[in-house]
Amino acid sequence: MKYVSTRGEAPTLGFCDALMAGLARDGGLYVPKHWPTLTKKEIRALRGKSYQEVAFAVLTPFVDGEIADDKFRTMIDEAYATFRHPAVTPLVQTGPNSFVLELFHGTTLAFKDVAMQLLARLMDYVLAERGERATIVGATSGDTGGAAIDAFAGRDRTDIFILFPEGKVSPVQQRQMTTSTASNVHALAIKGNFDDCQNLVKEMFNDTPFRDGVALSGVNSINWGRIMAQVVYYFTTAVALGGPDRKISFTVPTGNFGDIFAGYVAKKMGLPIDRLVVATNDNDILARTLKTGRYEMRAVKATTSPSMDIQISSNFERLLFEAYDRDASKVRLAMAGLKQSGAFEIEEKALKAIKREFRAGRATEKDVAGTIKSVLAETGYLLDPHSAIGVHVAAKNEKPGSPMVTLATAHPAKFPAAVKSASGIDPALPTWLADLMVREERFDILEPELKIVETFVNEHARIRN
Ligand SMILES: Cc1ncc(COP(=O)(O)O)c(C=O)c1O
Ligand SMILES: N[C@@H](CCOP(=O)(O)O)C(=O)O
Repeated sequence: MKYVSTRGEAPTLGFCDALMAGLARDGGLYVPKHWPTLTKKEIRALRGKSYQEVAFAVLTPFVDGEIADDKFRTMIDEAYATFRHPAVTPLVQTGPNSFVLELFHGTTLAFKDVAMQLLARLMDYVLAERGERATIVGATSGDTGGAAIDAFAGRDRTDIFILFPEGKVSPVQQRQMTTSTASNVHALAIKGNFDDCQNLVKEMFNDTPFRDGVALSGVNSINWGRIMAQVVYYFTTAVALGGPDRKISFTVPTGNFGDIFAGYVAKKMGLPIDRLVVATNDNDILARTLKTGRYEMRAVKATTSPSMDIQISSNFERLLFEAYDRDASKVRLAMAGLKQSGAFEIEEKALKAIKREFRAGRATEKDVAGTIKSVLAETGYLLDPHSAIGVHVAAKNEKPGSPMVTLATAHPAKFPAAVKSASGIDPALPTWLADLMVREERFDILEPELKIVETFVNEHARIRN
């Protein structure tokens, strides 16, 4: 399996190189050259298998023999042994045809752990094989950062630098990033918003001397390895609900478009998915784009679902590439428009292709609080604000007789203030995080300027080529 850039001007790479590259050298995102497929018979054979077994079956075509099967199996087993639920991502029924897929049983209580625990092991393995080290940078609106720090802490082949927007993440999220005692971890509070952090990360990748000088790698969902690992739970869920002999719909709380793009990949691989529904908060750029065909940035609004306070939705580029039948020149044009004027138009044919695959809806702050309250009253189930967005939008997109699964992307205890205000319940952190709020914090505050961040990374990274 080879990987190509969405902008068509970077070298085509194999799995391990695409994994270590993070962002392609032309600023694009890597995607597989073709989608591997599983037959209905092969999908049916996944029924009753463990999460780990399904992961191996679904992910092997992407790795394509670049890592020996036994080594890859061990990585999968170790990654998912960190989860506190035997099913890894359990499914909870909340209505006759409504389900919540709990993706928050990992160490940092968000869906990011699912991919990050595997990604860290894959990267470590590749670096060890090659006798190399890497400098990892990541931007976070709250959850990616904690998950990445947890997964990479103490690994001596990597130094990790996580950029988070100062004052714009929840106190629990902040402490998951700032209380690590590992010397290879650097939490950086950036005076800006998530989009500023993400732009800085992309600019570091586009600065070739810097990129090569510190052997830069990335762990955001711009890295194909992140998307790939998230494809697995669409398969485990669908087969648990009667797939592939029945179509399942999914609603996904969406920000950077990584999680829902993984659903699209599952569909491309042959999983019968009915509706794929994008659920946004007040930062509804994706819902507006699907309606109007114009991707147009607006000022970011702070909401009770801070992890989704995003305007530049990185993985939408992967979808554009698909919708334009993989014509990279059209993607380059759109991305140049975005850079220049903060907007681009999607051609009619491509928009139609996108609308055939996706629906979208938005939840206001009032909807979020109302959903947390009503779901608790009706079912006894406590949602976090991000998952509540999904449940609110899912309800408007359900089809009678057809299962609708909402991805529950975070544990309510990560956002106690919003959850308490909506439900009256103060959700407790699990025992392993019980002392989180009294642990000592360690982080640096930086201006959102490329040179300042690069200087910091250069001074602290233990690699210099
Ligand atoms: C809790 C939570 N829900 C949803 C999202 C959105 O996921 P994606 O960026 O993959 O669209 C994020 C962050 O991205 C998140 O942290
Ligand atoms: N919501 C994310 C934003 C970054 O998304 P990623 O999936 O591209 O890493 C976060 O919590 O940091």
